[in-house]
Amino acid sequence: MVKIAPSILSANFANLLDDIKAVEKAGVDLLHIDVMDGHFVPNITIGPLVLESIKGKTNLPFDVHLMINNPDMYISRFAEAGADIITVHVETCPHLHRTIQNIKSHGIKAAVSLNPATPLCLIEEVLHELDMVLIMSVNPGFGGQKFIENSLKKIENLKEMIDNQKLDIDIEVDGGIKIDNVDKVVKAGANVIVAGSAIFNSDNIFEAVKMFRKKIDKALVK
Ligand SMILES: O=C(CO)[C@@H](O)[C@H](O)COP(=O)(O)O
Ligand SMILES: [Fe+2]
Repeated sequence: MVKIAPSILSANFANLLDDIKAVEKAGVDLLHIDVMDGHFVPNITIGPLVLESIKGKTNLPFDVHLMINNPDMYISRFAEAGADIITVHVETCPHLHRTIQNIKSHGIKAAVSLNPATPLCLIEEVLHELDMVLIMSVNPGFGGQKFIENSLKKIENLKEMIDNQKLDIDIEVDGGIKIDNVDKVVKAGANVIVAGSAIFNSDNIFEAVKMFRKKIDKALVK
C-alpha cells in the first residue's frame, strides 16, 4: 500500500487545525511535519510546541522530518511532543548508528533522509536498522520547488538494495511531487509520498488527495 503524507509546511498556519482536519477527512495516511532550524537549511519552521498543540486533535500519525543540525539534542523533545516517526538527515549525523538507536529508544520509528547530492552508500551499514528511508527530491528548505529527475534512479537503486537484503523498509520521497509526476515516483519504488504545495495550495484539498490516490492506484496496477 502506498501512503500519502501531506506536508503541513504549505498549510495555512493561521488555520492549521482546519487544514489538518481537511487532509484527514480526505483519507491521507500520515502528517508530514517539516522542522527547520535556519542552520542546516535556510529556513525556520516548526518546533515541538506546535506538535504538542495539535496532538490529540487528529488521529494522523506524525511523520517528523528533522532538517536541523545536532538532531540528537531534540529527539526526545519531539518524541514526547507526539512524533510517531522521526527522520534525521545523514548529513547532520556523524554518529548515525547512535542517533538511530536514540530515536528507537523512544519506542517510535526511525528514518534517515538523504539530500539530492548525497549518495546511498552512506546508509548501507545501517539500512537494516531503519524503518524508512527518505529520499529528498528537492534541496531541503522550502515547499513548492521543482522535482529533481535524478531522484527516480536513486529510488530504484534504494529499492534494489532493500529487496536484495530482504528488508521491510518504507521508501518515502519528498519534494516537488505533483499529481502529474506521482506515478513515476511510485513506479520507481516509493511507497510513502510527501506532497505539500500540491495538496494545500490546491483549490480543493479533498479533490487533490482523491486525484493523488487515483494516480497512485493506476501506477500500481500498470
Ligand atoms: O521537506 C520539505 C522541504 O524541505 C518538504 O516536505 C516540502 O514541504 C515539500 O513541499 P512540496 O515540494 O511538496 O511543495
Ligand atoms: Fe519534508
